[in-house]
Amino acid sequence: MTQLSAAQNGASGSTSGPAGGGKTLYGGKGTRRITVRDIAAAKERGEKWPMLTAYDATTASVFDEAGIPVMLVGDSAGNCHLGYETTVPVTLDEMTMLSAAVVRGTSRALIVADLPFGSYQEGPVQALRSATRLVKEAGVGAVKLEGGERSHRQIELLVESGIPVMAHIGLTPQSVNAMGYRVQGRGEEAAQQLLRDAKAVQDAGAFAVVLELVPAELAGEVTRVLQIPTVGIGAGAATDAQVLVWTDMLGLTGGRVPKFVKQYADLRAVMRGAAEAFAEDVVSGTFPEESHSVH
Ligand SMILES: Nc1nc(=O)c2c([nH]1)NC[C@@H]1CN(c3ccc(C(=O)N[C@@H](CCC(=O)O)C(=O)O)cc3)CN21
Ligand SMILES: CC(C)C(=O)C(=O)O
Ligand SMILES: [Mg+2]
Repeated sequence: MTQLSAAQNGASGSTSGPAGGGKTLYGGKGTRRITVRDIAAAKERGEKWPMLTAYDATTASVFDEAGIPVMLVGDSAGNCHLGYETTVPVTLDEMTMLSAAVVRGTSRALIVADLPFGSYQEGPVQALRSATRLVKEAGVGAVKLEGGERSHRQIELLVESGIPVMAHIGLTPQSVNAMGYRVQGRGEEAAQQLLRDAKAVQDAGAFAVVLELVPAELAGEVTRVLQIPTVGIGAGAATDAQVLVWTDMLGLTGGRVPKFVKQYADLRAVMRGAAEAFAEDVVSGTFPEESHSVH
């Protein structure tokens, strides 16, 4: 096992004490790998925390330097990194390769990898086989899977087997062909179902749960009722944590982005401008200069 994956599994270094050796998940100065126990402690302190997706080592290393405590190797890599239309075609081989790169690029963040569509729906044994690959081959510290009550047996077996699980309820994009991309939990019946899903994943042993595209008031109610942290995306301000897809947040995603996205930079314009400047320099003979040449 590499040093990195050993640390990711909590097999080396101290696993007690404050998060990453610091006092808080974000802004803590420590360098050891954050664990799911640090995440639980943050909820007890009432501390909010950020999560970003990452799909490659270079980007992940930037977010690690920024102090982002949890990174998700999301199957949004399908549409944000690999050029598919949706997350549905993403394979476990692809997730394993991308997750290994993100683990190699980081030293402090807890790395969570999405189990892709088709890698856990057959049942708990398939889920365990798939999650084991992400833990052993990529070195991630936790996995995420979609579904509430419908996935509780998978969550139970993974947790029993020593693999921390982040659940994901509300809008579950792997089911786009059945449910579309619509707000979930609107109306009394749907709200009760979301609450049942939230309790089911907590009872099954999940260490946190993503709430995607659910009304802010309902996300607040789930957050108050649960002992485990909620991670919101399009779920209002009351959740314990917030997650965004990194290419959306930095203005790199081509085409439409969901309305819950806040854009913190326009990397697409920066990269396009730089590529055009390079091209013009080459065409005009301005690059390379003497200083870029060897003799
Ligand atoms: N680039 C990107 N960002 C994401 O946040 C994201 C992905 N891809 N891929 C995986 C899932 C899919 N997600 C999605 C996809 C579409 C909508 C969407 O169309 N939302 C509508 C609102 C729909 C409604 O009001 O019912 C929107 O306009 O935001 C939302 C989340 C979130 N995830
Ligand atoms: C949107 C987040 C929660 C996700 O599942 C992904 O990026 O794949
Ligand atoms: Mg996902």
